Amino acid sequence: MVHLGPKAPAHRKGTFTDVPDVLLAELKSLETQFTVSPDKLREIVAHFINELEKGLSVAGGNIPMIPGWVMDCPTGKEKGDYLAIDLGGTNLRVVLVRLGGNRDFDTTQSKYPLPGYMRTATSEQLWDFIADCLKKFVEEVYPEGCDSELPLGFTFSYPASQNKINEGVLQRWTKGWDINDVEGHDVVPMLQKAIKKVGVPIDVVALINDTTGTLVASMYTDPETIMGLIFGTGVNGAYYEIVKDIPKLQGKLSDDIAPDSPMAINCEYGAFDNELVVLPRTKYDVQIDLESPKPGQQSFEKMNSGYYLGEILRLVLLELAEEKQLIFKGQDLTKLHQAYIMDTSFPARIEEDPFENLSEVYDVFMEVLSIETTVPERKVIRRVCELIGERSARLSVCGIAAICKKRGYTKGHCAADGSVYNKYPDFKVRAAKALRDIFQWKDDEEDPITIVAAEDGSGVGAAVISALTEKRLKQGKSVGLAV
Ligand SMILES: Nc1ncnc2c1ncn2[C@@H]1O[C@H](COP(=O)(O)OP(=O)(O)O)[C@@H](O)[C@H]1O
Ligand SMILES: O=P(O)(O)OC[C@H]1O[C@@H](O)[C@H](O)[C@@H](O)[C@@H]1O
Repeated sequence: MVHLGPKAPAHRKGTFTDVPDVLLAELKSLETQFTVSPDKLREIVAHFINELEKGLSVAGGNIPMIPGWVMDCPTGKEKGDYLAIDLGGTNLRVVLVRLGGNRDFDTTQSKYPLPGYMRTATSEQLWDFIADCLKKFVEEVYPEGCDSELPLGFTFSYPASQNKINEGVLQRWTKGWDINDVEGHDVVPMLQKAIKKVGVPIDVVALINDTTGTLVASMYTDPETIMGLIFGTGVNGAYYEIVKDIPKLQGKLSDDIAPDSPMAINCEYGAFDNELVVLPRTKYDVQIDLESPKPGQQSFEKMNSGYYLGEILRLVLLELAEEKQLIFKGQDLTKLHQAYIMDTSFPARIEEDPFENLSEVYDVFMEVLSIETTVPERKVIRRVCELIGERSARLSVCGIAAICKKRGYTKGHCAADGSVYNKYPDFKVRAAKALRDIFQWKDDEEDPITIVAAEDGSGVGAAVISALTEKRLKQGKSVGLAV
């Protein structure tokens, strides 16, 4: 007798018969505000393509389109031990990567959650924190000490201009960060100085963006990779452009970089449409932007990345509860007033609740917000999460479609990483449907362009790029602008 165990609850019916009409009317309005039609997606993508081009032009545009000085595609034969650190929006990771040279690798890693104060700490606190984590990691992995200097790839997930591979001048903080004395400065010497202070033998050989790392790491194991994407605290993408199609680099390169060479581009497309030409912003998006440390920046990112989805939900619920007095009557809304009290795991947990009475949602609201919800309120909350989550997934793929159309890709794997891609319920299904809406593929046709799980871009990608850089340096090839 095979014991199948308890069956997983069937998908919810999700009826709204017990929801008051006045609340249903509010939901209807929210559906209109948050729904992005196929036509609207295609309009956004058309503008996105123009903006990608503008970012590569001498004049520039909203999207930075930063050349990443990775001018070779990985062969899969790269070998050796490399250290990598990944400074993301939520965590710092330290990784030791052993590249096997046959499209294979091993990693040893530790993850250090960034202290809450870090977003607005001093520059010295930031670099000392990273150096301390590196010291701890090296002592763990090399208990007898390491005699030779370790090459390190620094994955810095912020828009940093690079005139060479081991340089990164921070253009601006994103994702709510606001540390003084870093913007406009090269972060590599800052990190190197803090490392020297703690006395670990490490040489920062390359600074990369996590999307560039994702692109290269995924291509190391999967040659069908056409771009690297992050749907995490922030959103961004990287792809290989052809040098001759980058006007802003013309006349600035050494002869050893041929015009048909590939050049990895860190798009930084979270900044798409800061001029607000096509983005369907709601009043909640406007409020988040105005209350952020960098109003007017990262307009695209603020509508669909992990750092913001929970906050959008909070603003919608606060309006229904306070301004419209339609939910949470008689409840203490103190915690609901606290900005960013809900990270994106909050709507994710709500969308994952399989029960008709949404008992998990009841628990979440009691635990985090000390609000006791009714069943009808929970159904409304769930629907609002679906609207926000669906819009995020649909907007998120506009960058993918724009890069494909710009580069003429008709098929390939878009390698994606980040907690929103990996953990947000139905993100993958919703994103794939949005790509179908944009490209209008036939129903009986297999999706020619698919979003797949990436390799560890911030770890393995940094290692492969360090290996590619070391190889170029040994060949006497340039790894930056002509000096
Ligand atoms: N279950 C979840 N579903 C979707 N997003 C989540 C979930 N848990 C955490 N997040 C969001 O993911 C972001 C962290 O993304 P992640 O890729 O893990 O780190 P980083 O952005 O530092 O690389 C946070 O903004 C957080 O709100
Ligand atoms: O991995 P994270 O922290 O979600 O970062 C994703 C993107 O977030 C954006 O805000 C940064 O400007 C990008 O450089 C980064 O790639």
